[in-house]
Amino acid sequence: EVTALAAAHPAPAVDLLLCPPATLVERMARAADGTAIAVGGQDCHAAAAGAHTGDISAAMLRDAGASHVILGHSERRTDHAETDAIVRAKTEAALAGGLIAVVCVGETEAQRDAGQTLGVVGSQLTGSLPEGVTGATVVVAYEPVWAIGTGRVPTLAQIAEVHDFLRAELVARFGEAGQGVRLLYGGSVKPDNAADIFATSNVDGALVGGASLKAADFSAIITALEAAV
Ligand SMILES: O=C(CO)COP(=O)(O)O
Repeated sequence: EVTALAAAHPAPAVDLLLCPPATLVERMARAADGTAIAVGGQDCHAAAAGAHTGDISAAMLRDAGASHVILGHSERRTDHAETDAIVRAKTEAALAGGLIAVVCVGETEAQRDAGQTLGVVGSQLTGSLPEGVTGATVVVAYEPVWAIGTGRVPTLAQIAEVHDFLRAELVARFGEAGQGVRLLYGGSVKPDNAADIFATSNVDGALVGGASLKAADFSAIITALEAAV
């Protein structure tokens, strides 16, 4: 699939990143070597080194061929009780280890229903990002928890509201550097909704789950993004 994807997009107009489970990072990095596809992990430990059996450090990911790591995915926040402080510590470790961090934020359905969406993603953003963030080191992904793997997608107006808010928060805190931080939308992005999502205010790309598992679907989403930039 990696080879097929690389062959379909030999010179993409956008950045392509695949983040497989840890056991596949090295194999995927090998397959992607010499292509336009970058490879990342799905998590790393907050410590640069030490005795943490079962955990993976930023340096280990780098060593396996990764250039990026996803941090603070809602499943990590839920399954492993990762707080904003933990995500921030992991982000610091990733940056210190030479990885680009893809930091995720997003509200639950109950939080959205209670009108708390901007408050929740705002405090996640503030708490999860360290000082000195730039577009070269950090990418932010907005993933409403209720849209992940469900086939449900916020309205474009709802996506724009959150992305405009996140952009304003980034600029307020990091100044001009905050303009350069890419904002990805994630949650049930498919070939048939990708173009509309990519045309939405402050959406710079997507974090794709299910549709990334089929090269043809992922390829169509890449083509939609290329048409939007
Ligand atoms: O966050 C995501 C995967 O981890 C998004 O998943 P889906 O694209 O399948 O909704």
